[in-house]
Amino acid sequence: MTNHSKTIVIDDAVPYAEAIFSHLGKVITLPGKSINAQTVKNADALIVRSRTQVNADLLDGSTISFVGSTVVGLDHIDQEYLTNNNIHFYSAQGCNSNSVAEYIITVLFELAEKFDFNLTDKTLGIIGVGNVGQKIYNKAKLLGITCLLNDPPRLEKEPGLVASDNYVDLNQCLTADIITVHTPLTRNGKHPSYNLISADKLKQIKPHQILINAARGGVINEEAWVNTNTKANIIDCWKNEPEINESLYQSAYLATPHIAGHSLEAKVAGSTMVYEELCKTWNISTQNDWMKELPEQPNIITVSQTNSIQKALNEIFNKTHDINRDDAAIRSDDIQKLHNKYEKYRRNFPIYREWDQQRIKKTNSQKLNNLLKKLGFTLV
Ligand SMILES: NC(=O)c1ccc[n+]([C@@H]2O[C@H](COP(=O)([O-])OP(=O)(O)OC[C@H]3O[C@@H](n4cnc5c(N)ncnc54)[C@H](O)[C@@H]3O)[C@@H](O)[C@H]2O)c1
Ligand SMILES: O=C(O)[C@H](O)[C@H](O)COP(=O)(O)O
Repeated sequence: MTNHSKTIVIDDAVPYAEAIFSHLGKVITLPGKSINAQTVKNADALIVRSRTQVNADLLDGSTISFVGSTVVGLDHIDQEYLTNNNIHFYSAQGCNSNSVAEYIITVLFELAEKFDFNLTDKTLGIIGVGNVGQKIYNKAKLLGITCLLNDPPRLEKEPGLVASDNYVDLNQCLTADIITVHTPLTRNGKHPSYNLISADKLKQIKPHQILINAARGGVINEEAWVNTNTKANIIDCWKNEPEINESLYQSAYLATPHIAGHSLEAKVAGSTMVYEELCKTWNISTQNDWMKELPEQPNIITVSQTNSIQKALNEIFNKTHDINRDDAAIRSDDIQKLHNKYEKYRRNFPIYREWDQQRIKKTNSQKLNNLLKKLGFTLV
C-alpha cells in the first residue's frame, strides 16, 4: 500500500522508478537537470543519477532527509553538506562496475581488430584498481592480456598487493600500450585525480599508445590530450558534458556519450541498492513485484567463425553491446548538433544486457567455449 505521507523526487533516468518506489510514497520523476530547490522543497527523499548537483543551493530550506545516488561517481554530491545537515546519504558503489569493465574489454577487441594486433602481445595499464579497474584486470587476465596496475591509495591500505600483482608507479603504468583510467574525480586529499594525467605526463605518451577515459573528464588533461599524438583515443567521459570539447571529440577514434556504465543490469542494480537503503532507513519491508517488468532474456547469439578466438570474441562482444553504434549515434561535424545528440542519446539509451545474461550457441572450439564460460556467458 502506498504511503501518501512521503514524497520522493527521482531522476527520470532511473529505470522502473515508479514501479520500484511508489509503495514508499508519492513519486515525482523529473529530468536530473530540472531537479531544483523548488521541486525538492517539500519532499522527503531525493534519488539522483549524475546530472543533479546535490548541495546547499538545492537542499537548503527543504524537508529532504534522505539522498540516494543510483550511480557511483560522487563529484556531483556535496557530502560534507549532507553530513552537516543530518541528511542520510547512500550511493550505489559498484553497481555499474561490470558494465564499464565489459565496455573496456569490448573496446580492446574492437581496437585489436581495427589495428590488426594481437591483444596478448600488448600491455594494458589500469589506473585506479577499484570496483571497475579490478573487474577489467580479472577479465584481461582470463584473456591473456598482460596488465600494469596503478592505485597508490589502494596500495596504502593493502601493501601486500605489490608483491602479488603487477602494481607499478604512474610513470611505469603510462608506458603500457593501452592505458585506461578508472579513478574517481577528486580535487583534494592525498591523491587527487584531477589532472592526474597532466600535460607533463602526456609528454611521455608515444604515438603507438592508446588512451582511454571512461572515468570522468578532467582526470586526463583534455587541452594537452588534444595535442598528444596517440594511436587512438577512446573517450566516454568528458569535461563539461554535454558541451564537450570539439577538437578532442574529433580526435577520438571512439567517442561515446558517457554510457559505459549503462547496461540494464547496472541501472537496475543502482536503483535496487538505493531502494533497499531507503526501505531500511524508513523501516519498511522491500517488495519485488516490479521485477515482472524486466525484459526477457536476449536472443541466443551464434558465432560466424571460430578460426580466430580474438575475432570470435570481438563478434560476440559487439553483438551484446555495439559500441560503434553508440559512437555513430552522436557523430556530427556540427558541434551544436553533437551536443544535442549527446544528451538525447544517453537519456534514451538502447537497452543492452551484460554477458552473464547472454546465451551463446556452443561453438566447435572447446578453448573458446571454456573462455566464454569463464567470462560469464551461458553456452547452449
Ligand atoms: N563511464 C561510466 O559510465 C562510469 C561508470 C562507473 C564509474 N565511473 C567513474 O569511474 C570511477 C571509478 O569507479 P569505481 O566503481 O571503480 O570506483 P572505486 O571507488 O571502486 O575505485 C576507484 C579506485 O581508484 C583509486 N584511486 C583514487 N585516486 C587515485 C589516484 N590518484 N591514482 C590512482 N588510483 C586512484 C581508488 O583507490 C580506488 O581503488 C567512478 O568514481 C566514476 O567517476 C564511470
Ligand atoms: O559514476 C557513475 O556511476 C557513472 O558515470 C554513471 O553511469 C553516470 O550516470 P548518469 O550520467 O547516467 O546519470
